[in-house]
Amino acid sequence: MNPLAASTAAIPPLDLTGKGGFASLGPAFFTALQPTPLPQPHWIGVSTDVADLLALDAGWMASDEALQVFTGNARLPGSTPLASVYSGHQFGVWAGQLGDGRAILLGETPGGLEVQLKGSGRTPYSRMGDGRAVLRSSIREFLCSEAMHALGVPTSRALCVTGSPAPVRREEIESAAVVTRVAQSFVRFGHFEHFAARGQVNELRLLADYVIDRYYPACRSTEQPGGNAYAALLQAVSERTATLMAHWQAVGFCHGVMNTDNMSILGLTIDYGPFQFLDAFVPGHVCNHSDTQGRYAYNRQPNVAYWNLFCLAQALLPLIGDEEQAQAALVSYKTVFSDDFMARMRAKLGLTAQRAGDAELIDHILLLLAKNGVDYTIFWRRLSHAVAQNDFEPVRDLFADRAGWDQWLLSYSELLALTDKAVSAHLMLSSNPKFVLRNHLGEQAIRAAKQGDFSELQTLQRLLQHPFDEHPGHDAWADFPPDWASSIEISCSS
Ligand SMILES: Nc1ncnc2c1ncn2[C@@H]1O[C@H](COP(=O)(O)OP(=O)(O)OP(=O)(O)O)[C@@H](O)[C@H]1O
Ligand SMILES: [Mg+2]
Repeated sequence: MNPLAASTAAIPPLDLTGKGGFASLGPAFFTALQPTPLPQPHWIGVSTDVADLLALDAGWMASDEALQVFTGNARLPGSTPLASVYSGHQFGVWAGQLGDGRAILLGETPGGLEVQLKGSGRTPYSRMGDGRAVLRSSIREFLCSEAMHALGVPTSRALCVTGSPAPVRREEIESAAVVTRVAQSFVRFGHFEHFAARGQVNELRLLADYVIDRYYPACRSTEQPGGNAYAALLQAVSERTATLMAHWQAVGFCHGVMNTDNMSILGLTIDYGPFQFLDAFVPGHVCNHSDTQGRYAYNRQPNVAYWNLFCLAQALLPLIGDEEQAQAALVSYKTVFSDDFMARMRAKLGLTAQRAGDAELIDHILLLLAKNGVDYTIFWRRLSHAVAQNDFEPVRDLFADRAGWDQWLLSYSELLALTDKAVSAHLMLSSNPKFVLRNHLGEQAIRAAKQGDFSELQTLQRLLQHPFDEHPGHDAWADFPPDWASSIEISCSS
């Protein structure tokens, strides 16, 4: 027998034997179970970047075994699949127990990455749901996770999507799909709220200690607020969340369902449902058709995140022990958000230093963009080229209110004159993406994929992987949305 062959066979293709991960918390936190198989699976999309991150062999990734594993039809050696329990506030109202109703954690790599299937069948937390995800929403989650990563926004990643002809009932009959997601942790605010609501303080402490030890070890330092590690945790989560909000607002991303069960304890973007990148800059834009009150409108996101942090603070209160300390932990949210947002906007404007007048300039341009209904992504990209080429006419063309634009350009030019043009242009072209996952682009990829044509999905994936590059010949993907784009209705149904 060839000894080499024997040793390679012993190495699992995806090593999920990581120890001390979520499964080590014990049965109060999850139910161990297997995914429910789906018939006749096929590949929809794969991210080679994430495959590399997981050190997956390209040959294995292309194999039928991988297809079966990531559809939930075959077991990986060493994996201990589980669905976790959490609760949460949905649309501002306490919703009680939720949990992974259609997500199953396969396990964790020795490097500390959790690998999770979404859409892999019912769990004890499915409530009325079928445990499935449809092809349309799975493609959106897959593409957007990777697009956000390429934009530099903290996010869960997506390794792949597989599809199956199995019918899934939504407004109409659709087909099933499974997304394989990857993150350091899928723990949500809602996990803490769950144990707090039940008065299970021991479990609450176990969870908080687990999160601190693994992800926020600096919170153990006595320098932290009042020497209270749990208050320090709250502050650290609050600041990461503030940074995430600054990213979202600057890039024009609407999440759509900012329920506390969709808020990551690591400040990652998780749960890509009815999200949308803004087309025209409409500050009050609501991307989720089910959000009739506009609770999660684009311009409300930073405040909603703050509200959600109050829910987390409430949940951590039994551990923090003192209401004042809990409140103090949230104080830095506003300055972290606004400092980070301003820094991002300055970079979008090519301003390399902080100067008096920045804030006014930024407020003013956002007001003009809103008044003129200017396309958000196109504006920033054109402005970047305008600075590079010293020709602002193509930007001016975007505004009905030419006088308003001219006036703004005057003040902008004064600040720009203080910087090196080449440096500004470079900064702008690497801060203002040419390509974002607009709704209509996702829709086109989905329509083609439903017909078995994955070329559009692959093109889009390639462009979104390098959103700051020019990609000659692909200007159509960076163009204004077609008229029909505004009629796309994305709801919670997924
Ligand atoms: N089809 C379904 N079957 C079972 N449970 C579901 C289904 N759709 C949603 N849920 C559950 O309803 C709750 C809220 O759903 P939400 O849309 O926020 O999450 P999700 O998209 O399913 O998953 P995630 O947050 O993990 O990305 C969660 O507990 C979720 O597991
Ligand atoms: Mg969710």
